[in-house]
Amino acid sequence: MSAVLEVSGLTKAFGGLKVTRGVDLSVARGERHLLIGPNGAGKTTLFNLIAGDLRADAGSISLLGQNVTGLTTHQRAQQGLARTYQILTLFNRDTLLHNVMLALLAKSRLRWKHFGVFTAEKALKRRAQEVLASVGLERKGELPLEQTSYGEKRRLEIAMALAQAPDVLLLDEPLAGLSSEERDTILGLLQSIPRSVTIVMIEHDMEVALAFADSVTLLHYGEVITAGTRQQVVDDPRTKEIYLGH
Ligand SMILES: Nc1ncnc2c1ncn2[C@@H]1O[C@H](COP(=O)(O)OP(=O)(O)OP(=O)(O)O)[C@@H](O)[C@H]1O
Repeated sequence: MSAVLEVSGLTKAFGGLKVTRGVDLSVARGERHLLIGPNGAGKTTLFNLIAGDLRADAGSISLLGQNVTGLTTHQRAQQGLARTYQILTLFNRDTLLHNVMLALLAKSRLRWKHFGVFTAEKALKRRAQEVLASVGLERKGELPLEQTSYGEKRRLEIAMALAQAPDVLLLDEPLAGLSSEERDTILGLLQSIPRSVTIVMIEHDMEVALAFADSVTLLHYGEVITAGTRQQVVDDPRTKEIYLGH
């Protein structure tokens, strides 16, 4: 399998604090790759570097064989990278449907430019309804976002990322703060994502995360301590020492 995401020698410091130290990461097409590490290990920073929200001090990132290190977040998204952002950035009093329409519009304004205003709105609405239906929220489209549960918002975040038809999807703790029932729903949703989408996930719930992952990278103080198949990393004594049992 060829790597769809390749990170090489990535380095980042905030002032004197080195939070990413020569990180290498290679993720093959269709793989479910889990990123673990204690609090402050640099997992979210690594996501920010990969997505383009932060600039690396050194190293490179390639996506589908293209070097994207110098590209903006938006350009990387157009090259096939998606990540979930906190839904809080959306409009809380507005309906779910309208929020999804706005997000679709923001992501691909050009695509809708060819349509007349009326046709564009109809097409956008149809696409937004499909997005909602893909996560079982089709009946909630007319509800204001503020009246939906936390679990429903998380589902919506994932659906909106998937609506961009990404090649690589970055998920930052998709199960955090959910009830066990909501966890099952999200996990079912994640498991239903086709293998044409490669997933890199940060998750602290090891039981669930390990059931989902094919391969794992363990970070500690910004450095890769061990990486490999799920079994290799779980069996590595450094994983127990640094992470498991914490
Ligand atoms: N913008 C910033 N400016 C300064 N320091 C930062 C910044 N962002 C992160 N850090 C620091 O970088 C280190 C790594 O943080 P990061 O959030 O990437 O870790 P993490 O592994 O995602 O942690 P957690 O599991 O707690 O989310 C921490 O020490 C954090 O305080």
